[in-house]
Amino acid sequence: MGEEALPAMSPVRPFEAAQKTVEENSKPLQEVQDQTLENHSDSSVDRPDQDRETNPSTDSKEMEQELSNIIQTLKDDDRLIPSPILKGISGPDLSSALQFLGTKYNGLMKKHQGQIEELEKLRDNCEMLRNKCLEECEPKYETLKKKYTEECAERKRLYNEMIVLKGNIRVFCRCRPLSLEEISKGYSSVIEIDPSQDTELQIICSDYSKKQFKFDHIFGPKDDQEAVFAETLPIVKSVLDGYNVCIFAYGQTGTGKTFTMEGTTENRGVNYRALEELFRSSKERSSLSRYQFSVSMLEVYNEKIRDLLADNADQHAKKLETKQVADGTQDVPGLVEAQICSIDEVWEKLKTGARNRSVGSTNANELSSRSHCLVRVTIKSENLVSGQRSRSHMWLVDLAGSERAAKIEVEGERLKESQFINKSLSALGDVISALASKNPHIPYRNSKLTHLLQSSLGGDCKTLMFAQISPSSADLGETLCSLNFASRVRGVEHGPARKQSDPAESFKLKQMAEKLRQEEKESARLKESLQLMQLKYASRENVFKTLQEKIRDTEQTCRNYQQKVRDLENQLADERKASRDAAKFSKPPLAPIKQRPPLSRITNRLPPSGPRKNSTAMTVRVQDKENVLSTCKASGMDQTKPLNKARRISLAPVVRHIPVQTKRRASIATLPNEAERHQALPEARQDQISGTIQASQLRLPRRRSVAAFTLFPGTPQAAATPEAKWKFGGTASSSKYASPPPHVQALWKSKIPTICSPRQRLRLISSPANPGSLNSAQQAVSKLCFSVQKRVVVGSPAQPKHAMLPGSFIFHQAPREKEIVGRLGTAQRVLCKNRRKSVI
Ligand SMILES: Nc1ncnc2c1ncn2[C@@H]1O[C@H](COP(=O)(O)OP(=O)(O)OP(=O)(O)O)[C@@H](O)[C@H]1O
Repeated sequence: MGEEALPAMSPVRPFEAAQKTVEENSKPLQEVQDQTLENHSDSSVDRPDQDRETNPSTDSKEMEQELSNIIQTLKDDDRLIPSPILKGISGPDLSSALQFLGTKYNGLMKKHQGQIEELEKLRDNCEMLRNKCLEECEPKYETLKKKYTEECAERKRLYNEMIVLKGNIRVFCRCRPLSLEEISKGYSSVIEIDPSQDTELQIICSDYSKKQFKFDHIFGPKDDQEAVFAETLPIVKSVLDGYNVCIFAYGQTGTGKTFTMEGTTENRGVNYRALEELFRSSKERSSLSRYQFSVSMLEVYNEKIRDLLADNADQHAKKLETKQVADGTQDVPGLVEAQICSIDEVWEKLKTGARNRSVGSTNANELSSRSHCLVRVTIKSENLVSGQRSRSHMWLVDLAGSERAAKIEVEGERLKESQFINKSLSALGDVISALASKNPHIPYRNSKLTHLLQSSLGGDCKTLMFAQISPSSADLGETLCSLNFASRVRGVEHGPARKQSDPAESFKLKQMAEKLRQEEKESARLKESLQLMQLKYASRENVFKTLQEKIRDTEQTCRNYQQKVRDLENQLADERKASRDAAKFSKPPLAPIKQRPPLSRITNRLPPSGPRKNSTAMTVRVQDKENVLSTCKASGMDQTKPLNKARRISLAPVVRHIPVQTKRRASIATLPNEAERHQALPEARQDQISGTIQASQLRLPRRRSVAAFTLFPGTPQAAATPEAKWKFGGTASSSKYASPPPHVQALWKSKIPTICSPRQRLRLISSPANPGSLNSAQQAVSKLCFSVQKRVVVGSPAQPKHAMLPGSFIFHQAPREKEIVGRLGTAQRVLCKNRRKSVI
């Protein structure tokens, strides 16, 4: 602002508060201004008037002084008056100017604040709109992105299909122009190319005949590098899709192999253009995929691999070999792999490698390539959408010249080089021939070159060959050789190309597959053992079922026996009752036996039906038996012999006889008392019985008398059980009272543990066929005794539970024997008592 622009200055009171403002730097200018104006109105306007009235001259001076001080302070402080023009204003003009500026500043500030507010509003609106757009467009964007991804995949697929249809191995033929030297020498062109037919080529042979060759594309002398690369591009792009690619130039020396592959600075070759295209395409696809490029450069010279990117110092120390790595592909461990991020870096690397390459002068080419030069570009890609990773190689090969050694007239080192070159080219031809004839063995290892290119010459890669030819008539022979070779290569039918995966990924997948295989094995093993266990379980289940059935059968059998025992017990209880009744109404002894009439005559009451009838019959028989015994005794017969007689006396009649005693006093009275019975028995037997009784009486508690007959000799149980043997001593078996006949005993013994039907046993005993069979009375006695024995042995419902083994239904032997002995004693006592009574 200029000094002249300032408005007319009016005398104002000094800014007393300005000094304070200087101190309070943090206060805004507006506040300072307001404060200044306030002070001006309060003190500088009112008070001075009053002061002026009182002492005008003194006040004026003081005020001037004060004003000058303030102005000086303001001038000194650059923050308050930054403008040098304002600083130049002196006196009251300065304060007016400041006031004017302050007002203007405030206006501007207000305006500025308004603008800021408007901008804020606009910004909010923008934000709102943006959010709205995002909300609306986000799904659309996602859909479009998805569609784009799908379209890309489809493009890749179609693109690949197109390449496959064109052929995974493609052969282009390129003919260079005649060089000036050749023209000067008068050589003519032997190549005829029809511009309308870019796949056919005719060679004019020396006899003026024409030979036709067909290739995927023919480039004439006029076709430039760009045209060549335009046809190469589709195969180059396949690398980005994850396919292995090999591009090589084949031909005799000086036909333009290096020119096609490397080119010159003005005419870049396939190598440069291919890498340029890779970088360009990777940038295009950067939203979908991320790529990483690295480049290696090597040469095969005299069947040795040389790293062209390594330092010269390292060259000799290194011995590079082709080796198969984990993923099954070929690699050269120790080969320099330079990461590249731009085409400039690539060009630098290519130049470095080219400088290190082995060249030599031949008469065919001044700087002839004496080795195969290979550039390997490794592309690692990661699909950002699907996360899929892949690694692929692109080989760019400039082969050494294929001319015959004789033609170029070399010798010494050059000759050796040529031999190695031809050998490796021959190996390349063999590999291609083997591929063409679908030979199962492909001789990749016959040369370093084919071994290196193994992964890129098989059926799962895309190969492009440039067959470089010279148009000169001087090179006709070599040209025909090259064209024949190229035709052979073109005949190779490859299978569909396969996408190359990242080795790390492949390794991971292999590991997973291996793990899966192991788990499957483990699962199969477990399944087998499970089946085995199931079989075992099934067989055990069968065994268990069989056992359960057996247990059920056994239980049923047991229940049957128990029922029978209960029946017998009831029967016995009836008999006991009858016995007691008989004992109650016992009569005095009858007359002597000789004076007694037959029992049937004196009986005034018929026995009850069933058992009673038997009892009666039995009584008679017993009488007979007693008589027989007496008769035997009287006649002095050996009483130890007849076993049946002893039984008749000692056992059966007692119980069965008692119920009818009341009706047949005479016959009952003839029963021998204890002493008589003892007399009737052999002494040894008497001792045994009395001893047994005494022992049982002494040792065992009183029991029911029902079982007292169990151990009487002659009964099956008594003879067979160990109890009997114990009671009757070791001679029991030989005693006439001790045991039944041996055959019966054997039969009992075999049946004792599982007592079969009592009827059967009885039938056995009383069988007529049995020489020792009993008479009817004996049978009745035996039946009764055996019933009782069986009840005792088998058990009855009244048996204590502890007498049985739990769950097995097998009786415990010891309590059973004790009970038997106890019952024996009791029975004997009852017998004796009843007999005494009856005698009395
Ligand atoms: N298509 C072309 N257009 C123009 N000049 C070419 C063409 N092809 C080759 N030449 C020239 O021919 C000469 C020999 O080419 P180049 O060195 O590439 O042959 P080469 O096959 O690589 O030989 P060598 O096998 O001995 O290395 C070079 O000077 C090159 O510029």
